[in-house]
Amino acid sequence: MNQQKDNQIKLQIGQTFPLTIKRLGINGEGVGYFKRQVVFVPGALPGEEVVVEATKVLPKFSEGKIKKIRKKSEHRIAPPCPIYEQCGGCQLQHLDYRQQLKEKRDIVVQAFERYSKTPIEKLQIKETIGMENPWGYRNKSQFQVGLDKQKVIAGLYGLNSHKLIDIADCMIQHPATSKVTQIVKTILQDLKISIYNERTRKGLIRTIVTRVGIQTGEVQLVLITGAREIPRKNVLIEEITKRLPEVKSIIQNINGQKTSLIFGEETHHLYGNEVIQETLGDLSFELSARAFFQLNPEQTVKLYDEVKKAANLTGTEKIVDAYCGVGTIGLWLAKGAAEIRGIEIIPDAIEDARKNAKRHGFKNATYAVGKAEDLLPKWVKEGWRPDVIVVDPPRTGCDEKFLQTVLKVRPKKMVYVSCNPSTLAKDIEKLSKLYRVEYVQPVDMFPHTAHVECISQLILKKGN
Ligand SMILES: C[S@@+](CC[C@H](N)C(=O)[O-])C[C@H]1O[C@@H](n2cnc3c(N)ncnc32)[C@H](O)[C@@H]1O
Repeated sequence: MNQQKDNQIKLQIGQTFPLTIKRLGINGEGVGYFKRQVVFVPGALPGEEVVVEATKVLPKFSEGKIKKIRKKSEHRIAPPCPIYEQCGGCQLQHLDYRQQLKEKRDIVVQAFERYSKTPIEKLQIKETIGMENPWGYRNKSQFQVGLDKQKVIAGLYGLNSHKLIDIADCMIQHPATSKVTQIVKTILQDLKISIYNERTRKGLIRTIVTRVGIQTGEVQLVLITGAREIPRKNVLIEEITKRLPEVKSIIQNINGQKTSLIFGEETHHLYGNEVIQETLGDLSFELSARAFFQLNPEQTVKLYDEVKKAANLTGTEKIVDAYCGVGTIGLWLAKGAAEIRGIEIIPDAIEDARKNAKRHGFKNATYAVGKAEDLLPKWVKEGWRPDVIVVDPPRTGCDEKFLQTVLKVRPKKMVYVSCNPSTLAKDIEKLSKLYRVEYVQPVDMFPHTAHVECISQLILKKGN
């Protein structure tokens, strides 16, 4: 009987129905409920009344596309980017920026409501820290290269499709990255250098990766190729450096695999320096091609200042900087701490971190290559105990073994930096038997996208 009732209310693909949008989902889509079934509608905004056509119907949720907006949100604006609708890069350009910041806070609130048993009013989720000018902020672009009627194009794959969209001037990219990509594209065309074809797995140039040190103006260009040999390599390098004097480093990375991963295992240095320089606040950093570095330097300074505030150091603390990348967070804290130990799985990043610490004369900062979940327990076993643990894990959050070690070691304080509110809320829930959440501070590292970064200060509960 119930089964029959369920079947009756089930949506059908192609069915149109009215929907009131209640909130934004984690991917920036509008979320509404049709007969108690959750429906995700890209492009719809909270408060809007829309007519939706069902495009996907699954047991736990459905997806739909907007057929008509019956009541528009007062925060809906015309997206400034001309290719916003085709390109999958941004999700929120149709929402005014002030409201984006409010909705991002709401995404964090929803994650904690879903995964944490602590009442939301006890968590103190602060207002999102935004940007004064939320455009041109990205210091790195990774554009796939393809051919469109014999013309070299470079950009991103379209929304829910495998059609490469040629992007001439991305509005969230720093102009230096766009300029380099455009000119490299022209040079590849002029020199008739072959372009990798995903289907046949033939051809050479696969991806153009460009990273700019926004403060220093130095650019690193990485050409991802499907094979090792670059015909007319010297002419190519000469053309690039003649037309783009800001390119201080050219690297080749080889990726001949059938994969969606951009980088392959083999990297060769082709021209100039192996690294570029960038500064954040009064610290300077050397960045190698494979090393993770935050993509929005202006907001990174605000993020790291918030980490410093949350760590609230006295100068005597031993600190773990887990998932440390090139060591930026630890170095931000090093002046005010007794000892910093960084952990990171990418060896090149650790090499950069060591050089960065040395250049700044921080003798109290050391770095180890390995998994945070292996090294922290090892150090604890050896008798070393941190006072503060800072974590900044990938989207998947911290490993269970790592969290269990934290609960065993019981540092007085933890600062959790997260790019995924869901895994942040889940991990904090696991830590909450010993830790109290003082506050959660969202920071907008990626305006116009659905991403939101958070810093959370966790304090060891009394009596533990
Ligand atoms: C979000 S980034 C943070 C980097 C750095 N804290 C920063 O602000 O630039 C996450 C880093 O964790 C590293 N990583 C991923 N899994 C890891 C693990 N199990 N143990 C240690 N590092 C890991 C990645 O290579 C990446 O550099």
